[in-house]
Amino acid sequence: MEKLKIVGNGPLNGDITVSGAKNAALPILCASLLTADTLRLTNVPQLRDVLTTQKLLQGMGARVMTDNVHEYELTASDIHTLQAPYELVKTMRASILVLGPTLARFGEASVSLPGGCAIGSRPVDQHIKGLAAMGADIVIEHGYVKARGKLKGARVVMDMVTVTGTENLLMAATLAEGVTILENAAREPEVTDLAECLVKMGAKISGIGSDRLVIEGVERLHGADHAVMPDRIEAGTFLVAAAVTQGHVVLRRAHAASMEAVLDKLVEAGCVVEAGDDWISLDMKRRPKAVNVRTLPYPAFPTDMQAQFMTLNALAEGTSRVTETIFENRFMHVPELNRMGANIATEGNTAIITGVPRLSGATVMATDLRASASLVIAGLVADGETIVDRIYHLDRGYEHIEQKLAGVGAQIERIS
Ligand SMILES: CC(=O)N[C@H]1[C@@H](OP(=O)(O)OP(=O)(O)OC[C@H]2O[C@@H](n3ccc(=O)[nH]c3=O)[C@H](O)[C@@H]2O)O[C@H](CO)[C@@H](O)[C@@H]1O
Ligand SMILES: C=C(OP(=O)(O)O)C(=O)O
Repeated sequence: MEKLKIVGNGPLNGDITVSGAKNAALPILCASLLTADTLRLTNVPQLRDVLTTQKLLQGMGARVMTDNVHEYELTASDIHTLQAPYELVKTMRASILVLGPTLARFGEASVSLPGGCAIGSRPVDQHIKGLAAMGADIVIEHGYVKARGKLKGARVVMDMVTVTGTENLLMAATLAEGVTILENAAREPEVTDLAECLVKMGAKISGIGSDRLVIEGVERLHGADHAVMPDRIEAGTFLVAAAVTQGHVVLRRAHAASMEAVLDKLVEAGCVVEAGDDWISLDMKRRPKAVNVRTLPYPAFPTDMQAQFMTLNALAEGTSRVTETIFENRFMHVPELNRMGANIATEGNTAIITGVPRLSGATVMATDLRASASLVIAGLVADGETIVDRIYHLDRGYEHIEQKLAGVGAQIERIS
């Protein structure tokens, strides 16, 4: 099983190019199911989850061409199966995103229930509630969500903000008969990126970027060309790495407007942050100041940056509180950071962090995608060598992370 070997090597300095956003690419790849025409995508990140989605779509009969690893052409003209199997779905929760488009276009869909994952149970009741409100007959049997019926527009009030729940219903509504209103919709930039791609495909959507999406169903959608937005979480991860190593990095193809809450927290920690239309620079010449963090839906601080800021606070001057309000089990990086000398205590969904001046390298285990990132960041500043095990978690959401970090001075390599 592959590991990362990291040796603390001082400040990061240089430019990093940010890849396309995993959480935009995945729903947009699934949107190809909504038409028999070709959807042409650029800036698709080279990730395990993208490969898994590609296999899922190909297993359904879609033709997927990727001459260049970042460019995809998807044509769902010969779909022969309306089922998403467990062996793929269990490795990637976003597989649930084939449910809405498949049901909307073909009147039938069967998707394995993803099951829980490291960070929580992650139910899909809101996806089901919304599709049922749109007229689908839905049964859950043998671990599958089986849906059938011609969808009709409906008003759906989501019980909580759900990103993929909003995306599933948004895609389904584009081909439903009549008007659908999604209240309490997720406002994450990745939802907006999906909506903008759907509009290019002929969908009629208003309220994009707000928590109230209004979709007027159309007969059919057509092909389009779309560039996936930059990954704000990958960008934030690299900025935290630069901050804790007291370095200076410039992120290229980064979109500051989609990550204001994160940038504000980095400034509060003592970083000098500047940004243009497609770049962000961070300069840090001191030990970070401790910052309190509370994860909430966009535009507030994103849960996908919580683990990375736990590492920043572990090394900061002062004591801080990190409260995780989105997922019930997203502190699995804490015991691993404490094994490296951090001083973090958890009480329910809140962690109390007392910053320490140094961490010591250790062999640590990745448990989920962003926990892995927090351990890599810790290894960049720890004394001695850190081995991060089970990095298949990391490869789900970071494209060539060791190459990008080595390119700005990190001593990091992939070993078996
Ligand atoms: C592929 C993708 O885009 N993944 C992101 C997406 O995950 P995902 O869409 O799975 O997360 P949700 O936004 O749906 O989850 C938010 C909260 O709502 C709960 N919930 C959700 C749906 C539902 O039907 N019932 C329910 O109770 C979840 O358990 C969780 O507590 O948003 C999360 C929150 O921003 C991010 O951390 C993930 O990176
Ligand atoms: C939780 C995440 O992704 P997923 O929903 O694909 O597990 C993430 O990107 O941090």
